[in-house]
Amino acid sequence: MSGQSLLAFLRSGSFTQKPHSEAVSATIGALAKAALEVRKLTTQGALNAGFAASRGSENTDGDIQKDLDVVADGIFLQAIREVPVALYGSEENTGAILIDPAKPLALAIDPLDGSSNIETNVSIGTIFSILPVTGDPKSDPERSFLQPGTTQLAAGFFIYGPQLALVLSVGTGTRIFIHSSKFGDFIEAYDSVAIPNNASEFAINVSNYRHWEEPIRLYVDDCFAGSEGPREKDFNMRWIASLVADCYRILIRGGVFLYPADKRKGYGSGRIRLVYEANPIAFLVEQADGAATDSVNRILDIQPTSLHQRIPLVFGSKSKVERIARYHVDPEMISERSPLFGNRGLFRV
Ligand SMILES: O=P(O)(O)OC[C@H]1O[C@](O)(COP(=O)(O)O)[C@@H](O)[C@@H]1O
Ligand SMILES: [Mg+2]
Ligand SMILES: [Mg+2]
Repeated sequence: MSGQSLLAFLRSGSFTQKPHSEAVSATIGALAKAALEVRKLTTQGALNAGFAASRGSENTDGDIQKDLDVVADGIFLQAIREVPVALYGSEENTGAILIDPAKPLALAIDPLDGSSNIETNVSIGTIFSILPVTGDPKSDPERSFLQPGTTQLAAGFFIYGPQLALVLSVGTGTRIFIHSSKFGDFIEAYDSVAIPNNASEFAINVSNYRHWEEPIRLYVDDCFAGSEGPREKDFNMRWIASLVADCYRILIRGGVFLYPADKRKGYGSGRIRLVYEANPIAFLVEQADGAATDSVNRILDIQPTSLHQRIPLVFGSKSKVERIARYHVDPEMISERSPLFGNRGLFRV
């Protein structure tokens, strides 16, 4: 822990040598100010009239919009009008919004992640990805968002939890800044997050079990079987249904998150959006020694085809993410869980 402020970090040598560093720095600063405003609204909870209410309207993905989804979107859009951002691509708007074609950056954002949890007082957040503008932002505003995640200049999320924290990477490790009311700023609490490899927690919405493909079922079956199965150890399960909260836990404690494709209508590519959810999370996780895939392929290498594209997402401790990929591609993984490994199997005696 270095204890430096966010501002000091954004001005430090490890950051200023990056491309567009001044513009990226100003953008992160503006997002941090806006997050403080959103934080104020989230702390009011049900005291905030209309706050948890559903608007009855749907966003681009068919999710019911909550009042706070839309209010948060407005706060972030307003905040970045003051900084060098040309394009704003948000979960809450159909297309990319052109702000100023002369500016160098494109901001992809999930203004409020986990919003189905608002009224239950569970941690929610804001996920963002900062990309360089490509092509002509006037004639093709979406193009800048259709770059693989490897091109991200910075990525992060704010989490409105017991602590207000910013998890941030500019490509030199993953850092966590916690907002200190004493100092009136975000202060670095972890300067180099490293996801532990030996955790025994997995996070998945098991209510979808019957809709999953075989490899995911087998992986979860093996976790359920615990010390009596091929893994020969017991596992613990967590599912917060708030990507930022599940990700924060994995960054600190290790484990794995899965939102796979499933057979429900509209879930053929899972639920998580590639451009403003999976890509920034994958960037943070890789920079913290973890891995992130679409079950098999590296998320950051995937070529997006649309702003709101969904993608299956698996991320966390590297060895676990690799293991899940093997359940998809390696027939030996299936034989490994044969009855030979069961209670009375050869390998248990
Ligand atoms: O309700 P489900 O299907 O378990 O999905 C939960 C997932 O959906 C999300 O809430 C999607 O994000 P939004 O709230 O921004 O739509 C993730 O945060 C979370 O991991
Ligand atoms: Mg989300
Ligand atoms: Mg959202």
